[in-house]
Amino acid sequence: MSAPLIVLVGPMGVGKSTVGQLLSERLGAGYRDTDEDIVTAQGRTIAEIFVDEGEAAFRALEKEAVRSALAGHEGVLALGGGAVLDADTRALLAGQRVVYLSMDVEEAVKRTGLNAARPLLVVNPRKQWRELMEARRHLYEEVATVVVATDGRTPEEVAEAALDAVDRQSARRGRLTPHCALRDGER
Ligand SMILES: Nc1ncnc2c1ncn2[C@@H]1O[C@H](COP(=O)(O)OP(=O)(O)O)[C@@H](O)[C@H]1O
Ligand SMILES: O=C(O)C1=C[C@@H](OP(=O)(O)O)[C@@H](O)[C@H](O)C1
Ligand SMILES: [Mg+2]
Repeated sequence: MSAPLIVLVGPMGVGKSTVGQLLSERLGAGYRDTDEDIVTAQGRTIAEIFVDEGEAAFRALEKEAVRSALAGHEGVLALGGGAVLDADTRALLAGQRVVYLSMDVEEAVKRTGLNAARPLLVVNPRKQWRELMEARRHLYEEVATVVVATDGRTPEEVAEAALDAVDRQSARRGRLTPHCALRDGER
């Protein structure tokens, strides 16, 4: 069974989609984003799905989108920030190369702002983001094989740091991947 080269997890606005695309270019590999898969399949935006059917329905779609992408995608895979809430998804992530992109709350507010595309942050982004992180931080840490801090780093610098971290980890485990001569924060 195929598996992604790298799976990106972390909170909304940390840069999973941005950095994921950069990583795929750097690695010469494909890029996939489960939020995009859901929007394409549904023909609706994430915000519309939340409004039409509620968060639980979105989570069910997300769970299936992640399962399918983990089974069939060999490049870089960015997950939505809440994908790790699902225990089955976390179990599927075990054994994968999972990079947790982290940031502090002030950086999060700068990056996401009052952004209607992220329905979970529309009312009071700072407070909502803090609460989400309190509930989720341990889940990101649970599934991650490396953690890369993104504060004060450009997306290019984050991508470079992620490659360095994954590379070091792979070398330590004696299984370097060919064209990703994979080279902060491993666990
Ligand atoms: N390292 C970074 N520094 C500054 N802004 C960033 C960085 N990474 C991403 N961004 C910006 O933050 C916003 C959210 O990025 P995105 O990749 O959509 O995050 P996610 O997929 O994790 O929600 C975008 O406007 C993006 O351009
Ligand atoms: O953290 C979350 O619960 C969500 C994160 C979003 O993806 P990004 O993390 O890519 O913004 C998107 O899946 C949805 O708005 C819910
Ligand atoms: Mg995203």
